[in-house]
Amino acid sequence: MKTILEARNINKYFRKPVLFHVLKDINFKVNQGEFASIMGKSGCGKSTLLYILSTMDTGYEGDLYLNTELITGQENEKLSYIRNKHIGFVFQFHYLLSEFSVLENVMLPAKKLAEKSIEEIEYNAIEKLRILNIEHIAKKRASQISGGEKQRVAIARALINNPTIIMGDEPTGNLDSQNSDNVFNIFKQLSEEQGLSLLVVTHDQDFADKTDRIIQMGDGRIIN
Ligand SMILES: Nc1ncnc2c1ncn2[C@@H]1O[C@H](COP(=O)(O)OP(=O)(O)OP(=O)(O)O)[C@@H](O)[C@H]1O
Repeated sequence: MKTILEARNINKYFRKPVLFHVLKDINFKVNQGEFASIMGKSGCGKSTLLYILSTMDTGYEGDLYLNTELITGQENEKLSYIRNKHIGFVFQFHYLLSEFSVLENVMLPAKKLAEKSIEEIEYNAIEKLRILNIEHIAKKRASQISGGEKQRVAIARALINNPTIIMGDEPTGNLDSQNSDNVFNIFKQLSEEQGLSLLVVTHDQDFADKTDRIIQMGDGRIIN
C-alpha cells in the first residue's frame, strides 16, 4: 500500500508565554485511499498538528513526508507549490469569496497554480461541480447559496488541482446532520472510487466512527 503522508517523530514547542511541549513524538502514516479522522479533547494539539501536516507551520522537530518526498526543510516557495498541488483543504468555515460565482471560487486554486489554460480550468471546475451534484449553481454568487451547498463548493475547490490528500479541520462543524452525512458520503466516495486520502480533524464521534481509522490524541500524543 502506497504511503501518502508520513509524520516521523514530530515534536513541537511553543516558547511563549512559557515553554510548552505541545506535540510529543507524533508518528503515523496515511495510506493512499485511506480515510482517517483525528479526535481528542479540546487543546490536545489537533489543529497544531494539522497545521504542520499541511506544511503551513515549519517550526517543529522531526520529519514530514508527502508522497515519499521529504517536506521538512524545503523553502517557502516550494512548500507553497506542494500545498497548492497536492493538498486540498476543507475547513469548518468555507472561506469562499462571496462576491465571486461558485464556478470562479472553484477555479481559483488552479489559476494560482497556473499550469493549465483558463478553458481547461473551467472545464475541470465544472466537472468537479458535477461530481458534487451542484453543477446547476455554477453561476450563482457564493453569497446566494445554502450552508450545505457552500461546503460542497469548498470541497469542489479542494479537488480542483487533483490533490493526493484532503485535509479537513472540522469540515462538518457548521452543518446539520443531513449535510454532515452528505459531506461524509462525498469523502467516502472520493476515497473508495478515486483513491484519494483524507485526514479530518473532528469532534463528531458519529462521523469519526464511520471513517477507516480514528487517530486518537491526548495531551499532545497519539494514544491510539
Ligand atoms: N500560538 C500559540 N502559543 C502558545 N500556545 C498555543 C498556541 N497555539 C495553541 N496553543 C496551545 O496549544 C495547545 C493545543 O492547541 P490546539 O489548537 O492544537 O488544540 P486542539 O486540539 O486543536 O483544540 P480544539 O479542539 O479546541 O480546536 C492548547 O493548549 C493551546 O492553548
